[in-house]
Amino acid sequence: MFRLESTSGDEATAPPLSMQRQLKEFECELATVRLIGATVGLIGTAVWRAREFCLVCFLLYCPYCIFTMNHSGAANDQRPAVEVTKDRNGIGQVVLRNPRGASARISLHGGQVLSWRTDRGEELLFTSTKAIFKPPHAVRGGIPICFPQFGNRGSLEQHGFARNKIWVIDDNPPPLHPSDSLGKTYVDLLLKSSEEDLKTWPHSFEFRLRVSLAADGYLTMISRIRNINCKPFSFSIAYHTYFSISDISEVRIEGLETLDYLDNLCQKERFTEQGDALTFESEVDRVYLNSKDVIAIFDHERKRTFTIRKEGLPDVVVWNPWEKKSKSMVDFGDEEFKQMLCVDGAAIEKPITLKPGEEWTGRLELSVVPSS
Ligand SMILES: O=P(O)(O)OC[C@H]1O[C@@H](O)[C@H](O)[C@@H](O)[C@@H]1O
Repeated sequence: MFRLESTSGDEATAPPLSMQRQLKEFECELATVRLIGATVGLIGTAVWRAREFCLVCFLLYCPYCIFTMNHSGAANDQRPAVEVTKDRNGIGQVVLRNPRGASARISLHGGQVLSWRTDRGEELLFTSTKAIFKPPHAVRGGIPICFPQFGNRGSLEQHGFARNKIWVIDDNPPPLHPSDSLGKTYVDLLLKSSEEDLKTWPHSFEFRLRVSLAADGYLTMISRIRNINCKPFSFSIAYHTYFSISDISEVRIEGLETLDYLDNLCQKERFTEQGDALTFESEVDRVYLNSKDVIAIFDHERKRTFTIRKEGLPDVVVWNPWEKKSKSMVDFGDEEFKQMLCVDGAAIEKPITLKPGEEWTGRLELSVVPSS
């Protein structure tokens, strides 16, 4: 404590100089102490507030994390929506992820979709455990693209060459309708005829493929094929989709009733489908003609239904190799015919003809819903 001491009555009203100095020094010290006190106080308050803020954030964020972890495999998933990687053979792959955690993986080999998963991580496409991942073999599974020929209906290799070629990512494709991009994760691929292709199929083309994954997990494939030559050409196309199913004896297809089909097991003879829905008890290899644009595959055991919506693709291929043929395929397990069913949106019976400069567009949309 500072005490004011006086030596005389006069001096009491006018403090001596030394005292005035002391007073000034005291005031200075007091100001410094106040300043330090205020600074410490401010820092303390800031730290306290920050602690409170962190606590509030933590309390709000925790339930959010738990909620999103339960409803989406993508919680805290910082991976990009479109990721370009390489497979073990050095071939480019594109992984698409939607915000809820559904995904699709597309190989540049064949422009082939190899995987399509729900937001719960369930794989919806079949791939054989014996699949060969080395080009030029197309992988046994996923969605190989048959182009420009389907099967052996022409002079080219089985199902055409597109599934065996290395496609490129098309960074600057001609625009599609905005609804094909909005809210979707997608990649554009391109295949052009090579010198080698021109020897067997002398037609210059550009095949643009967009594969997209919507917010609801729908997988869409849009093909645009353009004739960039000076003479017309014709082609066939099929999205050879290997659906993953619980058991072939537990599934049925609806939407093909009463349609005519060409039976590949009877020299492509034409028959008419009689049953209400298509079920399976032996090998099936058919091309259904002029089908509706929506067909469904019901999987009773797995309690889910695939829906196939298509545009520009009048035909539907249905294929299951069953027991005997399975054993003859090197890249397919003997019993795997039970877990797969190929149902392809296709244009086969009437090949598509493009004049010079013309472009054809075909679209396939796949979705899956739980069913009873
Ligand atoms: O063994 P690949 O060439 O992939 O073809 C598989 C099957 O594909 C189907 O679409 C054909 O109709 C079948 O005849 C063929 O066996």
